Amino acid sequence: MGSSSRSGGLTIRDVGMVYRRRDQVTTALTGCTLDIPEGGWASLIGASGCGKSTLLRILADIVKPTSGVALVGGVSPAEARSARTFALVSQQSTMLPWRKILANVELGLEVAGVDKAARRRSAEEAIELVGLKGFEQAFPSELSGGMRQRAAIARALTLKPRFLLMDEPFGALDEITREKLNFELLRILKETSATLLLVTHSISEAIILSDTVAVMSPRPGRISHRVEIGFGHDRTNAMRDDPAFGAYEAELRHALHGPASSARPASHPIPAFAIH
Ligand SMILES: Nc1ncnc2c1ncn2[C@@H]1O[C@H](COP(=O)(O)OP(=O)(O)OP(=O)(O)O)[C@@H](O)[C@H]1O
Repeated sequence: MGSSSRSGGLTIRDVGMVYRRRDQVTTALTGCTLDIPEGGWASLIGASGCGKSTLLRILADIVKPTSGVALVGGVSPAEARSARTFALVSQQSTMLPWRKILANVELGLEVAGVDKAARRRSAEEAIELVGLKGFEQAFPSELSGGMRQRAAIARALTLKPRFLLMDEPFGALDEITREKLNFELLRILKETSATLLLVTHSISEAIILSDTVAVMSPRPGRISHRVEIGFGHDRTNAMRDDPAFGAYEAELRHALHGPASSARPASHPIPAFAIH
């Protein structure tokens, strides 16, 4: 894990966000504070609509917070965006259907104006890193959903980002593919030393991929709990069998749903986390 936030990790300090659309005002976030040291891995989990994507979009310079400070590597999201220090991968990361995988992976560098030979080299490297070697000349429609997500991750990696901001990147995938990609992502994080901030609805995915899981409470969203995952960075599938894994799961369930969650009778109301 990286050193302190002095070295320029992700900083979210007292961030608030109010969306105004015509006569509708939505307070999406209030007083959110979170520090992720450089090289650290963190996840945001919480009920649907609690503001997880908003927080990520603030860091990715897609929206500006209405109060507070967000820093990426010690600078504002806008400066980080110009310096290309972060990459964003979402559930619907789009692949242009008429371009082959190699050309899709090159896209980020093409937009950034990098010359053809250099972007080809970076794209080939990234494709190898995500395990898609041999599929460079395939069209997106010829790949599985999991392979397309790997291609989206490869495209993000060509930018050699210090920060990977991921919004439900594996949300549309089946459990087996998802778990496989979780461990591939861990390998990539170790190889690239990138800092991760992941939005996920899966408690187990959050534990597998994080040093810190931040739990958000809804309306307006704020960070209500922080659970440190003490597995270090050498992780294998065996971590799931570690009794500590089950203890983290219980702690996070408790933080999300309250004390009665693990033994809730069927007649009890559905917890807010499950309401869409
Ligand atoms: N562009 C927008 N304009 C107005 N309101 C918005 C906008 N984006 C999000 N919101 C509102 O802000 C709140 C937080 O939304 P956000 O997408 O950040 O939540 P989330 O936790 O990521 O949800 P989910 O888990 O369902 O993806 C919601 O009430 C949502 O309706």
